[in-house]
Amino acid sequence: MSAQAVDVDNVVMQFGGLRAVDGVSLRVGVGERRVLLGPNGAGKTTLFNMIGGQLQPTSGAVRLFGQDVSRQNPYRRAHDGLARTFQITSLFPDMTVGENLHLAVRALSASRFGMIRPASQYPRIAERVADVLAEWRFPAGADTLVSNLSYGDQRKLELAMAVANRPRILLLDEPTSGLSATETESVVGLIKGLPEDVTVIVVEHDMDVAFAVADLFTILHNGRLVTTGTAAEVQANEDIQRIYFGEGE
Ligand SMILES: Nc1ncnc2c1ncn2[C@@H]1O[C@H](COP(=O)(O)OP(=O)(O)OP(=O)(O)O)[C@@H](O)[C@H]1O
Repeated sequence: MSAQAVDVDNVVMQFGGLRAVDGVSLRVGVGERRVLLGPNGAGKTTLFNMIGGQLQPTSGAVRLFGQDVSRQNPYRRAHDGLARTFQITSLFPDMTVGENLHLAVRALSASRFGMIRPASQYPRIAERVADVLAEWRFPAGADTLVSNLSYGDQRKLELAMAVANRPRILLLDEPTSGLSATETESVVGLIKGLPEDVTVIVVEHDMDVAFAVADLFTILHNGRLVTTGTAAEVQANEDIQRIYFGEGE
């Protein structure tokens, strides 16, 4: 009974004439922390979208805890314990911190219990929201409008919303992009503080962040998986240095 948390089996994503992901296989064990690395356009977000259900692979399969979910929609996968954050902020700016959290918790509760729910079930949602607020501490307070939060606190709120339903698998797409050094440090601390049994896959460009949050690194390039290795292996591999570190900066 050693099903992987995430088992991506030879997936292909074809966009017209472009093969954005080209036969990638990836296995991530329960409780593992994995970072996906690769230059812009490597296919990292497309791969995330196939794991999360925003895209269905052209071919190949995605299994979560041994179950083939390739044709399941994102809501079904969320219900089964998968949560994710996006590169671009996905909060409701005109609502408060507490209201955003409430919606995140309620969305999944609704799919669990049906859309029409007796009012008596709402206190359970409110309790969970209160717990998350206490745990994650938003100094500006639960009643602050999201549009008045710093960018760093907005990213933190997204993370809190993703974690609020106690996911078993968490996909984080560039969680520190656009953050200051202090904010980045804080998000790294939050990721490292997640419960040990939560499987976390992170797309990250910042190598310091990558090395801080994971033990294993998978490198993608031109839609293909180049290799998976430890920090030392990644740093010592000349192909990876050329592909990844040779670009940008
Ligand atoms: N919906 C789409 N339709 C057509 N092409 C797409 C679509 N989504 C992504 N692509 C293309 O697929 C390729 C891989 O994109 P993807 O966003 O997965 O890369 P990435 O590694 O996440 O890059 P970045 O680090 O810039 O976010 C790119 O060439 C991109 O332009």
